[in-house]
Amino acid sequence: MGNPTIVTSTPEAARFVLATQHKSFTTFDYPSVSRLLSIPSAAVSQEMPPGKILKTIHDSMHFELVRDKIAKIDKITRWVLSSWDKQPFVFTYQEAKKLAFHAVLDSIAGMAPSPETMKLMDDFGYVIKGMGTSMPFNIPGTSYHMALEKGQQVFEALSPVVKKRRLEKSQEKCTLDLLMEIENANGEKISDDSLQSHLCGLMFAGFHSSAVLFVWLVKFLGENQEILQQVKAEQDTIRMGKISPEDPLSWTDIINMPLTSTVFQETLRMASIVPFLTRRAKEDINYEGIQIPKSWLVHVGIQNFHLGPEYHKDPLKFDPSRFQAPAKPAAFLPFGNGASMCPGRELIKFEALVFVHYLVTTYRMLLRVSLHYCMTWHSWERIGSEQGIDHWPIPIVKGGLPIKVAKLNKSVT
Ligand code: HEM
Repeated sequence: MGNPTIVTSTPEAARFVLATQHKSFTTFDYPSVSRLLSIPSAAVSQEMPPGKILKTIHDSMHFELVRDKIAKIDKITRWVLSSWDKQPFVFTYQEAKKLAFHAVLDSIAGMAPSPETMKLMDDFGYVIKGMGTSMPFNIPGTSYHMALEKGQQVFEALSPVVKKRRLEKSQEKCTLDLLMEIENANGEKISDDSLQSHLCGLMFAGFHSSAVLFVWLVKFLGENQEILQQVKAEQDTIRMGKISPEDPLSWTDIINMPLTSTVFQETLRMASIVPFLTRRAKEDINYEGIQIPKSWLVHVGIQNFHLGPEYHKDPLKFDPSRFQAPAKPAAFLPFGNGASMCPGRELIKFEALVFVHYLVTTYRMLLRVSLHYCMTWHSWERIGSEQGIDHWPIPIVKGGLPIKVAKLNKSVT
């Protein structure tokens, strides 16, 4: 990291560092990443207190506001899944990106899928790719250079979006609407440039991590047939309770998915999508006899305790039932802890549950057993020989998990 760093790997230390953040630690942003996201320069960011902006972002994703977005999430999920059976192979990661990007775009900017949003997604994909480079040098021909160019294009493409939204008076408030309303001590509103860069930051926060989660969900369900069948039974019951196949999922349906919710949690634990967080010490700190000098970094290893046998029995086994009883305190922190805890956690939970619902109620898939193929109701065929995990910027199944699916007779998408 180019800085003296202390590495922690226990939930207790993670809680200490993350929860006492504002007193003793600050968040640490990688300058190469901030540059890609057009994070405001000091001059721009001083126009509005950062605390006010963050509070507004957290408020905009409050549980009750997000709950009202279930119908929209439902519509986007059906749109994405509806084309799967027309594809010879479904590249799960590509499809997951489509779903994640449009769900977050709707939530933060009220934008519905269109050719413009697809272009935005493709361009933003280069930005994410540029973050994965170990050599962030702006040299033509490198992925970092391409990412900087694409990041700038995304930033500019958001300009008409912001201007249009300022003129519209939408009933359904998105994050952008709420950010537009805030004022600084002089009664001034936030500038367009600043709004555009906050949208870039939010896209980064909500897009890639969610897409990766969907891929892991498909993988873990596909590899655990018994659990998949139980999940399908839970989701079939909900679908059968609908009067028309076109009826979207509702809040009541979401709370009737206890098993699928544990699958969501177990996937977050096993995949540890944000494997570590980094903080900088604001002062000299003593933690249980360990001296952390001022300005040193602290690397909070979340994956270490998510997969630690002292915290989770048989940690490499995909076992959603472990979440039927509360996990050990602080041994499960997929969304961080303290003031910077992920405000998108409810949104992504709803997205994941809706996704699993349509996945298992729409598609019959093929399971590969050794060298033979056999048809089952609930499984899908994994194709391609790539195995393993790519680890940067966050852990993702190598090869993007190509699969093959077939539509169920009574499917709804
Ligand atoms: C699987 C999906 C996701 C995971 C694992 C995840 C995880 C996290 C974690 C660990 C943090 C804390 C970072 C820190 O303490 O430094 C965080 C922050 C954040 N997340 Fe998420 N997140 C996910 C999805 C989302 C979504 C869908 C959104 C919606 C836009 C979102 C928005 C944010 C924002 C704005 C922050 C910064 C909060 C702050 O600094 O106060 N996240 N996320």
